[in-house]
Amino acid sequence: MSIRFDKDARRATNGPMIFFSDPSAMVSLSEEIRGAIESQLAFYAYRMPGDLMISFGSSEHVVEGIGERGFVIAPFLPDMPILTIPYRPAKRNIKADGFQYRFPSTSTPREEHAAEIDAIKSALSTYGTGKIVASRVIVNNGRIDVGSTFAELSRRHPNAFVFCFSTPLTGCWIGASPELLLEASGNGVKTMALAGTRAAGESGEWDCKNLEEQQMVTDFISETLSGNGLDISISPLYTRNAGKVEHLCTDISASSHEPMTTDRIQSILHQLSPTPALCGTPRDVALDTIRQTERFDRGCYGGFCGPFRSPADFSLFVTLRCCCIEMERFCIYVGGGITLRSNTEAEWQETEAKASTIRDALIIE
Ligand SMILES: C=C(O[C@@H]1C=C(C(=O)O)C=C[C@H]1O)C(=O)O
Repeated sequence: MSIRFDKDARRATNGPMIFFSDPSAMVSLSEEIRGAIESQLAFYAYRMPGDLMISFGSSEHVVEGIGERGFVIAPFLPDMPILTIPYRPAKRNIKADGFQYRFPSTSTPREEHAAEIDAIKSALSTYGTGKIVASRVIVNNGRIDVGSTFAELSRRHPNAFVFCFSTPLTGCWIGASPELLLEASGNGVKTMALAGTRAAGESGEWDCKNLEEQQMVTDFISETLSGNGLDISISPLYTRNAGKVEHLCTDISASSHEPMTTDRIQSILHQLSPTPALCGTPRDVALDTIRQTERFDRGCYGGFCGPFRSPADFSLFVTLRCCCIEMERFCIYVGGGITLRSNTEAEWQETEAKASTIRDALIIE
């Protein structure tokens, strides 16, 4: 499959190259991505939910932290550095210290996933409540056509944040995220508590397990934002489609009397990510359990990524429904919230359905 973009594709002087999905277009995103891979440049491409425009940029440099205009990438673990692929040529380059992402060697066996669920339940039984996200990896051989896969994800998931990024530190990731982590415009921010999963279009009420699980995410996000002096407002609970599955969701908006500074945003993000939608609550118990039971590195899965222009203008999404790509193989990451009410077989099926978001869109060369 080839993608054609607007012949007026342009590189802004201090921003990404923009492609429009116009059939008369002449420039191929695939070629840009291939060029960046061949030249060993860091690069990103993203398409905002509901949009037709694709932003692409590449850079020789990757800088540490949030603040500079660019594409932000944060790994799952909150103690790992956040990176930015800057829009403008950077003067410095981050050192590889602190990054040891290792591509998983094999898929998680089913018994290992079941054993993680048991370990989580026993960790949670001490509290009588809480949730922890068990994830697994699906490793496959094959050379992915990154540009065509990006176009296919965009076509299949018009309301998702479609992303692809690559740096020497993180490797190359691609996916279609249904989950906003934090978006700012002016002194206001928006986020969502997205959790609880069932097959898309299922009729009837949501069950107790899913409702409780989603409520834990809403509570955590609301408390985190309120604790940072923001006035929050929470939408009614609704069902949100994400391909073959649907989730429970509440939209949360928050405003601040004080201006949003980079330091303040950095601190909020550090407290927010990973939320219980990807990690769990209590968060320290969840992180410990995940570290002890998962025998692979989550890398960027469960972290966040997206464009950052200023502390009052950015859109960051949870990095999920994604895979990490190497030259001849790829690894899909997928997970689900485990509570004391979880059923092991149902949790496996849920991860299979979530994996289809990315699996069905992959175009192998
Ligand atoms: C963990 C994933 O998804 C998250 C977990 C969900 C759940 O447990 O029901 C639902 C949406 C996401 O917040 C994933 O897709 O890998």
